[in-house]
Amino acid sequence: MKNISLNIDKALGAVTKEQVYAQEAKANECIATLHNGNGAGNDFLGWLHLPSSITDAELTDIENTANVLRSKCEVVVAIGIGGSYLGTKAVVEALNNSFDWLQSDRKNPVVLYAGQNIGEDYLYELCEVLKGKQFGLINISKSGTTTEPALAFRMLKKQLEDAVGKEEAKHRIVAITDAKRGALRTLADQEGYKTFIIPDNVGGRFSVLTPVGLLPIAVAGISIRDLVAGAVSLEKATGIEVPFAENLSAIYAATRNELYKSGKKIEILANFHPKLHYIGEWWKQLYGESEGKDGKGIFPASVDLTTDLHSMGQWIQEGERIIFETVISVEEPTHKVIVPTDEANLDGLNFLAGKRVDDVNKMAELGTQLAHVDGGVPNIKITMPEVNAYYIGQLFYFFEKACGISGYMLGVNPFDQPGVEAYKKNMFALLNKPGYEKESEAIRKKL
Ligand SMILES: O=P(O)(O)OC[C@H]1O[C@H](O)[C@H](O)[C@@H](O)[C@@H]1O
Repeated sequence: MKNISLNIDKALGAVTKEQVYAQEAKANECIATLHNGNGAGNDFLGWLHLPSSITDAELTDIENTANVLRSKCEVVVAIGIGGSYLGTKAVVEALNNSFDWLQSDRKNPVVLYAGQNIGEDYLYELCEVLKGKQFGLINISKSGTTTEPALAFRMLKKQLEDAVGKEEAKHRIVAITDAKRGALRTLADQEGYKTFIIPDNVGGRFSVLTPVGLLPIAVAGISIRDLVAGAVSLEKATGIEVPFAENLSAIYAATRNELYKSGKKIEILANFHPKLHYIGEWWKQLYGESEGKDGKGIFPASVDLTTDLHSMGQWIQEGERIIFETVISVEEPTHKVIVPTDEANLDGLNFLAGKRVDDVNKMAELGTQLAHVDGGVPNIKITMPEVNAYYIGQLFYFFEKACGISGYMLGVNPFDQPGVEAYKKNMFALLNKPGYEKESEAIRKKL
């Protein structure tokens, strides 16, 4: 098996290699703080050795539960938001057929999502589409109290019970939540659902390799063993004993922090492989919630290329020079498509005939990198040999480890997210939630 790799050569210019490598001692200190568990947020370090500590029995339990849902359901709705949703969606979108819902000879249930928004039309249309279908629910919430998924579950649970009866519904609902706390724990225990636990010391955005991600990913028919194996290999490759120069996560963390200090306030994660769109969404939560605090932090953005070169390309090339780009480059696509010859050649594309579509894409990628670097956008490149579960597992752990190191280098607690509560407090006050009387009164004065 190959490994994902990192190349910072084209990021050098705004910062020098010496500047990045001068961060070696600091990075090593941050790695030691993570491994010794003596830094800020040290009660949320469960992700650090998570891949290597997942047991065969745990994977089998998840696979068996997935198989029950797979045998009973055409559609499984994964209910969750943030870290309880993005990792699953990233893997399923990357590995499923791009036109999955149109495939007639299906081997796997369709995985749909709910509770990741409060869109009334979204919920209406979801409930409509589920009518007459055999469906199941995986309700995922670390805290067990998040409004969006709770609201969606309330509706979908009722619909499922009305369709198949309360008893059968119990066999089609799985809850993934805290071991003891939260409304979802109480509900699951009372109803007698099969449950999986999200460890206390694993925060939502680091939870993709717990049952939070593993169960719905297994339901989609994707090998969770390969995903975990990939993560295990990167856990080893970024371990405390690995020298700085060989530790991808440390180099990435040091480079992005040096770029930040040089005035590059926005990092754009780019892909040239449309199926990686949600890897970008997952990454944005990981870095946004981990670093955006205390008035600091790189703003994580993402683009799909070449698609967005026709919309955001102008800004990236010539807008304010406060950005750098991190490109996820896929070495080898899964399929081969050759550009055909056309006798009339009215589109003038015969010069491409006989080439693979990926040859064109790769030259677009290289041309973009050179243009952006020329335009003052430093470029970090992460290469994935191919898009499969193993390399996605590597990518997840690579980014998680780098995020922990990077947050400590920045001087923040990378494992909390106090700012997320502000909107919730206002929303509850505006909705007159019991217990929010004072806040309701105060907020009305601002309207
Ligand atoms: O899994 P839950 O507890 O429902 O949380 C879901 C998400 O929402 C919260 O507000 C946090 O900001 C996220 O870090 C979390 O992933």
